[in-house]
Amino acid sequence: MSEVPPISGTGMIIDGKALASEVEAETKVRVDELAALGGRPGLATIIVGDNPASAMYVRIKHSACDRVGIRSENVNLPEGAGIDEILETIRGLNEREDVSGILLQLPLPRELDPARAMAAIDPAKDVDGFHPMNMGSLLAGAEGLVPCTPKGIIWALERLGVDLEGKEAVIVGHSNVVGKPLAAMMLNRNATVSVCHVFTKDLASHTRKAEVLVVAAGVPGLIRGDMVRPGAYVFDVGINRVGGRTVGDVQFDEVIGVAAAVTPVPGGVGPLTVSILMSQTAKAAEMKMKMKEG
Ligand SMILES: Nc1nc2c(c(=O)[nH]1)N[C@@H](CN(C=O)c1ccc(C(=O)N[C@@H](CCC(=O)O)C(=O)O)cc1)CN2
Repeated sequence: MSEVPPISGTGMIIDGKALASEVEAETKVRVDELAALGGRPGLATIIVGDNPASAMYVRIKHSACDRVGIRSENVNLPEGAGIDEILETIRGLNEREDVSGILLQLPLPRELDPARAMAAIDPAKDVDGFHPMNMGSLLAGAEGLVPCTPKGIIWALERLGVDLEGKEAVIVGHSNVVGKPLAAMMLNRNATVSVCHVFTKDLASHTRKAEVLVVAAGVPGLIRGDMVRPGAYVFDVGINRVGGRTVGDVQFDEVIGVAAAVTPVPGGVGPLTVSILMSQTAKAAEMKMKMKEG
């Protein structure tokens, strides 16, 4: 298992792969325990259409399942699949004893309503934490199954010894996948949270205040060095293809000289997200086993 060095001074690269290995190692122990009790976790993923990025992310998730001992399968629905076909697939997976987690890969083709599909997943199998019941619990301060990227960022902050209480946290991007649930998780830990988005005026005036800055805007290189507070912890959630390369939303070369620590792209938040998905799939299986035990 790789060790993550403690923070000292500025310019630390947060090694998402090393952190993910730690989460996976912890998860594997739990999965082995569940398997020994006859309840090996199973993850079912659903992809609709033929988005190559989605296919790649789902492949990455299945490889992680193999590493930690989670049984996994994928259902690939055709590009033209309607909402009824998706709902029927989800209902079938909801019923299955050997499926502890269900994940509908996003984005869906434009004409389909992701909220309707997410709401059909059994909340106890909702390993992405997007079901309205799980989102509601998160807002109310009870973190059961929660969205994986925000959870990965919180986990990394804890692992790095950063206490969010009283900290200025700024999130750029207000999506349901990252910005909104992360804001709730940070509020649950008593940070002062600002959420910026495409309509925010003078973005830099907000980002310069941030002791913890999370950028999930989908705009390559949006955050420049002069937009970052010295000593900040910066998490780059962006994954953008530019000229055949994968780059984030943060100008890494500039920000690394200002911040205490920055996640790279690739090799930062992405691997963490996947490792948390493994942990949540184990959690769903543990919850089910507890229910059975009464
Ligand atoms: N149902 C969901 N859909 C989507 C989610 C999600 O959490 N649940 N998040 C994103 C995509 N995503 C997970 O699905 C994801 C993105 C990136 C990575 C990753 O490991 N990326 C690598 C780089 C790979 C590359 O070169 O592009 C890295 O950052 O090192 C994993 C998962 C949208 N959809």
